[in-house]
Amino acid sequence: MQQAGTMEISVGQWILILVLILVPLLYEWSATFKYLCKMAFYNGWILLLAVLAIPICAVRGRNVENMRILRFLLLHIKYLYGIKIEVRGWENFSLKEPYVVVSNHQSELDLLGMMEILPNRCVPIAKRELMYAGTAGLACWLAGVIFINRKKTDDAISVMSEAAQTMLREDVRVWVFPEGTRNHDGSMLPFKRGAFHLAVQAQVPIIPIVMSSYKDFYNKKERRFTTGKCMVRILPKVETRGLGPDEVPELADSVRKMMLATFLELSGEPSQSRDTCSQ
Ligand SMILES: CCCCCCCCCCCCCCC(=O)SCCNC(=O)CCNC(=O)[C@H](O)C(C)(C)COP(=O)(O)OP(=O)(O)OC[C@H]1O[C@@H](n2cnc3c(N)ncnc32)[C@H](O)[C@@H]1OP(=O)(O)O
Ligand SMILES: CCCCCCCC/C=C\CCCCCCCC(=O)OC[C@@H](O)COP(=O)(O)O
Repeated sequence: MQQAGTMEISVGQWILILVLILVPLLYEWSATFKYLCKMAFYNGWILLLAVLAIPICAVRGRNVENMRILRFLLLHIKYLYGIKIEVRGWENFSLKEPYVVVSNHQSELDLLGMMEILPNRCVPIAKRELMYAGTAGLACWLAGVIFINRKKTDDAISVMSEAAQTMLREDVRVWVFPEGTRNHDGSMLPFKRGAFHLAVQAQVPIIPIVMSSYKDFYNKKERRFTTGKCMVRILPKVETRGLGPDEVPELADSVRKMMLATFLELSGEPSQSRDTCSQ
């Protein structure tokens, strides 16, 4: 029986106390644990923000204008992680017409740079799996994100051809990661050609975007994630008017060359090194 004036602590409470002591200690001592916590919070926070976004976006239904709401809700995340984003080349976004944005893809952190500069009425092309990422998937769907099935090339191509018509009909811009997957190795993968076919089919310009390497503050393999700075460059538009499907490979190669040179320059790498592409 509990005596007056004494207080018994249950097993559950002991566990809670231990967790409250151990977690901050581990967080300080182990870079890996810190990395895992930061990434878990990143995803969890986005899933939670999406809960907020869904009812607001649902008022309009599936609509590209909802992308502004997602952008607004996500813009503060860089402050939570102490990531400074420096953007140059805003003037290159001053086009009234639709265009295709192509950018390098290093990690899910690209979302921060993307939201920093996302133009109005601009939707990303995303892998279909993202649609099933719980609340984030639904928020993306409501914001008009274009989902493609990477396992079915024909399906992906027909979705992108449809996107070419939508861009012109509904004055929409499309953001594509032409590497087609995240690339953690501090370079740029060979480009897939979908984005360039899209621009040529719609006869709209391409605006290349380059985000500098995250190597100083983020490395997935080393499980390192600290504060840091990312530079984002919006490059001048590349015209596609008059080009046909036969010119797509050359177009893709020349845009990649330009982006890789900018990436290496921004990331402080020697310009002739680190091209993993054998084109
Ligand atoms: C609070 C809010 C919470 C929410 C927060 C979240 C919001 C933001 C979401 C951000 C999402 C970001 C997600 C990023 C991704 O998911 S990246 C992965 C998906 N994207 C891509 O894959 C795009 C790049 N891929 C391509 O362009 C590919 O070419 C693709 C069209 C997908 C086809 O790929 P694949 O099957 O691998 O085939 P190939 O690339 O080898 O192509 C085969 C041949 O077809 C030709 N081709 C390609 N596209 C077309 C086309 N549109 N028309 C005609 N022909 C086409 C291609 O050139 C190949 O032929 P050749 O070899 O050139 O002869
Ligand atoms: C109930 C289900 C809960 C599922 C939880 C899923 C957790 C997802 C949580 C939040 C989503 C965060 C959105 C981040 C957007 C960044 C998208 C991204 O970077 O996708 C990767 C894709 O470009 C390429 O994929 P791969 O590198 O080929 O792979």
